[in-house]
Amino acid sequence: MGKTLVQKIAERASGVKDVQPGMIVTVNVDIAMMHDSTGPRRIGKTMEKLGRKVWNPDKVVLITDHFTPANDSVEAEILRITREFAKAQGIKRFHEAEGICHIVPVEMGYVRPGMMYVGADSHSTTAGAVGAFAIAVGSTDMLGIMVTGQTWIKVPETIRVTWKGNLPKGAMAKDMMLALISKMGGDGATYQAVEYTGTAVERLSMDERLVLSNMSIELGAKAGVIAPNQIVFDYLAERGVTEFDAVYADGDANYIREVVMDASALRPLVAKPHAPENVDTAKNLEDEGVRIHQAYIGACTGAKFTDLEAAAQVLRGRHVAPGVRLLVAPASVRVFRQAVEAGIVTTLLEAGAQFLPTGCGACAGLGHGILAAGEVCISSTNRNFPGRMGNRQSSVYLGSPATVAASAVAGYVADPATVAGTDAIGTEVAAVARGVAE
Ligand SMILES: CC(C)[C@H](C(=O)O)[C@@H](O)C(=O)O
Ligand code: SF4
Repeated sequence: MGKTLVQKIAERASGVKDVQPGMIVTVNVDIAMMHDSTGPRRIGKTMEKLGRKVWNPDKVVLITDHFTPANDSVEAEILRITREFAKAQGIKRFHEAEGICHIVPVEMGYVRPGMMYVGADSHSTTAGAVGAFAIAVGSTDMLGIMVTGQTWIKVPETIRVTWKGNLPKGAMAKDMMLALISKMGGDGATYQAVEYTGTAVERLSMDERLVLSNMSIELGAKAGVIAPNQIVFDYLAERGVTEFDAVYADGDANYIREVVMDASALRPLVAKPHAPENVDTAKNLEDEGVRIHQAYIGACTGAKFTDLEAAAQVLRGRHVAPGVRLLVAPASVRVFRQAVEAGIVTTLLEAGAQFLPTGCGACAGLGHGILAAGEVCISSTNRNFPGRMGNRQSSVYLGSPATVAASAVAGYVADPATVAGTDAIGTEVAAVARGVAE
């Protein structure tokens, strides 16, 4: 019987022959990522007590994103601890306020196909988009990894999700994931790996692939992987990365479940409060007239270059509705710079957007952009649990950046086609989303 992508990486990383789902193996970690919230402030003291150093500082990536820039003295202290840890441990891949922890390792070319990647953050599955076996661990496990360079995993079964057809105009990877989460449920892939395949996936840009892997955790998945193709290789080559060992599932690999989705039937979707699986079409909600106070374009899943570009397609020549705040927190400084160079920042500013510092921001109720009681926000982020954006009495709807932008203009949850016309946004957004020129 053939093997799945994650089975093969687990085999390589553990050195165990014939790794099967359900087996517990010890793997050597290729990259361990921590951030300001889960990293040094939680494990630094214990490492000091044990008198232990990081096993290999070159394999550690440390990011500040959750608490930067600091809002109060507690956060400032956490940032100081993080900075000092990086220095004391000789961690060169320390990125302070340069972007969100799931974006920076990809855009820096640290994470490569075939790698065993471990991150101390639930959305660490994001790195699966380059063909790595990327999993999330808690701080205690990360402490063990920091000291030994190893961790244990129970090798997951794999669900294959095939997206046939092509994304229609205006639909994005976020809509693909909302459709899938709605179909499978928030626990639909608990402790299983999801392998995404099919024509719609193969054509996705790197930015859009990241959304599939990122939001796999909203299915409860252990990992969300995509076999790397030329789009990924080109992305890596642009970063000078040409050496890696890409891994592919065998043709006769054993999948625990097959899910087939039709991309061409996809319409812009929105997750209603208070769960990503609570999905309806943007059009249905538009007909209901759900008024919004805030529109938020941010987070690891929804503020990459492609996301800002999609928002700009909708917002060009339009303005945010009176009484609505449109907040934009780019996913990284690099994204921000690219958006400046492409004129996207000007477009968004002219439409009435307010820019926030790069980082996690209001996504998890930490930075600027927290909601008041009774307020409604539509957001390009990945979670809308009660209180997620800082107030348990607020409501958060999730949509693609195109849907968020359209809603900001309308003043209520809206389908991008209604606001900008299918053709106006369609071709360009769809081409961007597909990652290839038409
Ligand atoms: C704060 C951090 C531990 C958390 C996570 O692990 O996911 C956050 O990034 C989130 O998105 O909820
Ligand atoms: S942007 Fe949001 S989802 Fe992503 S790592 Fe930060 S808090 Fe978590």
